[in-house]
Amino acid sequence: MKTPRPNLSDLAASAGVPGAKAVSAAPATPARLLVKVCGMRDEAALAGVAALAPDFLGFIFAPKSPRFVGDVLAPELVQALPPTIWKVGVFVDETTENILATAHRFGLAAVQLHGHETPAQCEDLNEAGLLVIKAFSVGEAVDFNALLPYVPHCDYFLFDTKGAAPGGNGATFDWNLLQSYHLPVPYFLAGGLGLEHAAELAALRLPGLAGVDLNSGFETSPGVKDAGRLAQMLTQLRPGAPFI
Ligand SMILES: O=C(O)c1ccccc1N[C@@H]1O[C@H](COP(=O)(O)O)[C@@H](O)[C@H]1O
Repeated sequence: MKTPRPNLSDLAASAGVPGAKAVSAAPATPARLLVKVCGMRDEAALAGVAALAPDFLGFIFAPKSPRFVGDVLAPELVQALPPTIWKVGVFVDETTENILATAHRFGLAAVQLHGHETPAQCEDLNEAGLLVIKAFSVGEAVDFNALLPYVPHCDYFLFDTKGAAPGGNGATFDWNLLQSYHLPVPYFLAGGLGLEHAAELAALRLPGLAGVDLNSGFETSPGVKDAGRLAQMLTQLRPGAPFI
């Protein structure tokens, strides 16, 4: 899943280095957006959501989250999910040692880092064989050049709405801010996405946009996903997909 990266002079140019020709290295939006369903915690819903064949399923290992997996889900249940689904552990300012131990225990192939993790930590986790998704909070403005040190060490970025909690705030941000994205790392759009956004998301074309992250907008209570509503969303995002 590693993305081919442009050379450093291209990156310098996109970062606005004087004398360098400005280019956008951002990949185009694919015809079919990747879908990540996050915050799985409820054993009863797990099989139903997995049957919808999301590309990624996220499990939150941040103790302060109402979606914290803790001891609620048996690691074996996560390990037994179809290998076609990327299993993602979501962490907030956790040590590399603890992340690796949790990834091993639950059979996670990917991590989503939702705190103040450094490029060096992303590198260590990537070198350990994990797919790395680094999340960034978006407020009223965004400086994509500040993300340059992360570029070589992340497979995806994820842009989420800035809020009181590190994630799962259930609020959208102004997606137009992503029009000026110029980096080579593809990203997930996150933050308050719900069924009401389905048509807009299906038609959305933004530089670098690779997928969407569905979380609190598809719950009956925190961590309890509504497989019916998710099925409706996926039907609109993936017209003609085999599961419907
Ligand atoms: O959902 C949580 O509780 C959470 C806690 C800590 C870090 C990340 C978390 N969720 C991620 O937040 C975004 C947006 O979620 P929402 O749609 O606004 O509910 C998403 O990427 C989740 O993976």
